[in-house]
Amino acid sequence: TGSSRPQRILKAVQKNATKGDPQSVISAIDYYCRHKEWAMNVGDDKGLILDSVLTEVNPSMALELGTYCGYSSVRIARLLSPNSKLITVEFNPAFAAIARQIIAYAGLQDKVTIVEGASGDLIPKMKERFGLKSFDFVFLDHWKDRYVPDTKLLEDCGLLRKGTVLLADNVICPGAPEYLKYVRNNPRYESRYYPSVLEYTKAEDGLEKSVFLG
Ligand SMILES: Cc1cc(-c2n[nH]c(CCNC(=O)c3cc(-c4ccc(F)cc4)cc(O)c3O)n2)ccn1
Ligand SMILES: [Mg+2]
Repeated sequence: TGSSRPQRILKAVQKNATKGDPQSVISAIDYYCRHKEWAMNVGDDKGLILDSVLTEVNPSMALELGTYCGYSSVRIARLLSPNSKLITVEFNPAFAAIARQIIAYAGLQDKVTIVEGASGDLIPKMKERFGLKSFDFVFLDHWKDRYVPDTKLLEDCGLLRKGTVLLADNVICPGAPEYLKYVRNNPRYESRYYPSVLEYTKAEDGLEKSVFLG
C-alpha cells in the first residue's frame, strides 16, 4: 500500500530541511502543504499568531492537544526557554510516530513529550504522570467537540492556574461554536479573538485566546 500524508510530510522535511534547524522544518512543511498537498497543520498565517502569544506567555509548562505531524509542537518548542517543556497529546499512533520523527529532526526531542491516547483519558492522569502542578499555556488543536469538555476537565483537575492562557485553533473552521460560547460567557475567562485564515487557504478561521482568571 502507498504512503500516508504524514509520511509524505516527513519525507519532505528529510529532503528539504536542515537537521537541528526548527525554522527550516517549519518552512519545509509549510511549502509542501501549500504547494503539494494540504494538511491540517496550524500553518504559517495562524502560526505567527501562535508565536506571538507564546512569546508573550513564555510558559515553563505547555500542553498541546492534537499533535498531528508535530508542526505546532516544533513552533512551540523552538520558542520555549531552557528547562521549559511541552507535553503534546495525539490520538492516532501513526500520526504520533511521524510527529516524534519530525520533532527529533528539528532537534527538539528533549523539550517535547508526546503522549498517545484520548485527551479525556489522559488529562486526569497528567499531574501524577508528570509531577506537574499546572500548565502555563494550553494549545487546543484536537477534536473540536472536545474543546469544551476538556477545558472543564483541565479546570476540575486543577491543571489551570490564575493567568493560564488557553489558545484554541479552528474556532471558525471547522468551528468550535460551543467553545466560543463557553469561554466568552464565562466570568472565569478573559477572551480575545484573533482573525486569520484556515491553513494554506483563503477560508476564514481564527484563534481564540482565553486567560483563566482562577
Ligand atoms: C480526542 C483526542 C483527539 C486528539 C487529536 N489528535 N489529533 C487531532 C487532530 C484534530 N485536528 C483537526 O481535526 C483539524 C481539522 C481541520 C480541517 C479538516 C478538514 C477541513 F475541511 C477543514 C479543516 C483543520 C485543523 O486545523 C485541525 O486541527 N486530534 C488528541 C487527543 N484526544
Ligand atoms: Mg488545527
